[in-house]
Amino acid sequence: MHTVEFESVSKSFAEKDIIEDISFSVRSGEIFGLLGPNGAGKTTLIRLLLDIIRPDVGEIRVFGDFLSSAAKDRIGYLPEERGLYRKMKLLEMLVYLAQLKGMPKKQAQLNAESLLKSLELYEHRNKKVEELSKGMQQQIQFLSAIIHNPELVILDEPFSGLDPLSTKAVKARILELRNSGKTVVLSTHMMEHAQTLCNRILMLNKGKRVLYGTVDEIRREHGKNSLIVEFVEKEGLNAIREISGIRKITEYEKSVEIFPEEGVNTQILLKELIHRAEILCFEQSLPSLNEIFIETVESAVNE
Ligand SMILES: Nc1ncnc2c1ncn2[C@@H]1O[C@H](COP(=O)(O)OP(=O)(O)OP(=O)(O)O)[C@@H](O)[C@H]1O
Repeated sequence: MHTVEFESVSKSFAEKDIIEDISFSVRSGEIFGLLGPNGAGKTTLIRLLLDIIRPDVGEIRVFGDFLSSAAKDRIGYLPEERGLYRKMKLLEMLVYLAQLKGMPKKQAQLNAESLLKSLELYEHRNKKVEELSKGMQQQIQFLSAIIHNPELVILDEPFSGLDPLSTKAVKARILELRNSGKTVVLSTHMMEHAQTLCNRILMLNKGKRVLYGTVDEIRREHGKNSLIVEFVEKEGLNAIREISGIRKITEYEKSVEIFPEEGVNTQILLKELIHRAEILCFEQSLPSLNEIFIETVESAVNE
């Protein structure tokens, strides 16, 4: 089941193409990352998804249909430009926001209390928003997006302005959302968060789709496809020479990096090695999402 589907969507502003022929889908119950450098079009894509702006070309379906106003209540949105009711008290404001989205007051009250406790903000519940630190306001903004228990949660840069502890707490809540069956769309510059949180990602550059798929697939595809092996005994090295399909070997002090020939699977090489020598540890060398991001965006600049 797909919660969001974009089919060949394009959008331009003042005759400048901002989103170009973008297709992707977000599966129900996954955390989906929208990644890309500044100005790539991530926020524009989110605004299209939420029907704040309309595409010039293409089709967008949310919950399997065009987004109706009733369906909008099933969505929680943390916008990039933040805004809270600064004079309202925390608990009061969260209850009010949940009621606006159709949640009964009693349930809204229970939800708000439990969410405030989960981010250790409960003791501040009767403070006005403006009396809180910037980081706390950020967290409250996050809670405002999920207070009405939405099925689809859209978070535009949820970690900006958060210290490492608050980041960890918000990350844990995002994982809980997924574990309870919600769908999350997350736009972020922070690749290490995308790598640990997201099931699948779409990477945009200048409005175009440059990467799309599961984080694991993308990392494997961009890997050098090498295997780092440490043998129990140095003689283990001799085992490598008995195996075919190896293009290059680089010896380090304690380990060797083995580069297979084109089309040879590192897993097969590993099986062959295990038959011939005792292996202390091995590691398939994979690039981080951050390295892939930089490489992909830089190679597009040089094109
Ligand atoms: N309403 C608008 N009118 C004209 N241009 C716009 C409008 N909205 C966005 N743009 C342009 O579209 C491009 C993409 O902007 P967008 O905010 O979607 O990028 P982003 O990937 O979210 O960037 P960032 O990471 O910096 O927030 C930018 O060049 C921006 O100037």
